Amino acid sequence: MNLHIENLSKQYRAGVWGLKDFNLELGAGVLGLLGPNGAGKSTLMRMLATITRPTRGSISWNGVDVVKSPDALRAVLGYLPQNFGVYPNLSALEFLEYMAAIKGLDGKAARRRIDELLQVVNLTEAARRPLGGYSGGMRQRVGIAQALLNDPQLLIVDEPTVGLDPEERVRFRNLLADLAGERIIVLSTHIVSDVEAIATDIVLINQGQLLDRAAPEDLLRMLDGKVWQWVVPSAELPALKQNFRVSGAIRRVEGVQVRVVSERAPSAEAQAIAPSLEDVYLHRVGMGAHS
Ligand SMILES: Nc1ncnc2c1ncn2[C@@H]1O[C@H](COP(=O)(O)OP(=O)(O)OP(=O)(O)O)[C@@H](O)[C@H]1O
Repeated sequence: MNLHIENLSKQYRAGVWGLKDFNLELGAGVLGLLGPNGAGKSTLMRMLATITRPTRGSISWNGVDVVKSPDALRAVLGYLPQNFGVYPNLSALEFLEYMAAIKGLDGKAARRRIDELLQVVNLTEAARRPLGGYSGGMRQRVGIAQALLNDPQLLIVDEPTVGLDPEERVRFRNLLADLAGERIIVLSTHIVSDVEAIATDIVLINQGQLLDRAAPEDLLRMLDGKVWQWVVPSAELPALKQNFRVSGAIRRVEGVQVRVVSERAPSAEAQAIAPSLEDVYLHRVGMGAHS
């Protein structure tokens, strides 16, 4: 199982690139695609899902050129797009039957698979209720169930936890973790804790380009000895933000407890602490200093 992406680029109009010269090689596992709004995550995923055509570059699936011959990949692809819409008057069961028909699954086999999937996503009891009355998390679980109908080898899920409350987010994350195994899962998000929990590999992406690709523990190692914490008077915070990359600030009775990413100790009182993936993200994507 191999997905090979080479110099992949998408230009929307003169000067506007959704993705530029992107290279990536993937085997089985969960890839967390992490980047801010507008980074190019959806553009990449839509090209992988064979919905958007690249401007240049190539994608190959087990050696087959996906742009020229998309069918080989489509047959083994599951895709949960961003803003996945549902039909409010259909029940989960009816919706999944409809999707199965579109995907060419036959009657009895389809029904067996749907029953199985409703259990996997824990919706068996709600299966006959109209989707309009479902919570956001339940809808996303229906979305993942439709993406799994054909037992895909490549499962693409675009920002699946947006708008979910913390409990639903954790539940959805656990579900994705359970689905890992002999398949490639590509999960995009701008929520660091989502990928921290389940990704075996992380790609940091910004402005259409790949910044880093590494296992979570290797990303953390990049900042070993470079994350500092201490308490400053509130009045000093704006100046500190001017001079350092502040990755966290928590109000305390005695002042503000700040977290700073810096090569050297930023203050005599600063203590080196263990880096978090959030520090790495803010450091690499460059949003920490003035946010
Ligand atoms: N259809 C389009 N036409 C023109 N520009 C587009 C189009 N789709 C995306 N873009 C631009 O391409 C860049 C990448 O967008 P993309 O949606 O891929 O990012 P993203 O990382 O998925 O962001 P988000 O988290 O907001 O969905 C952005 O600058 C965006 O404005």
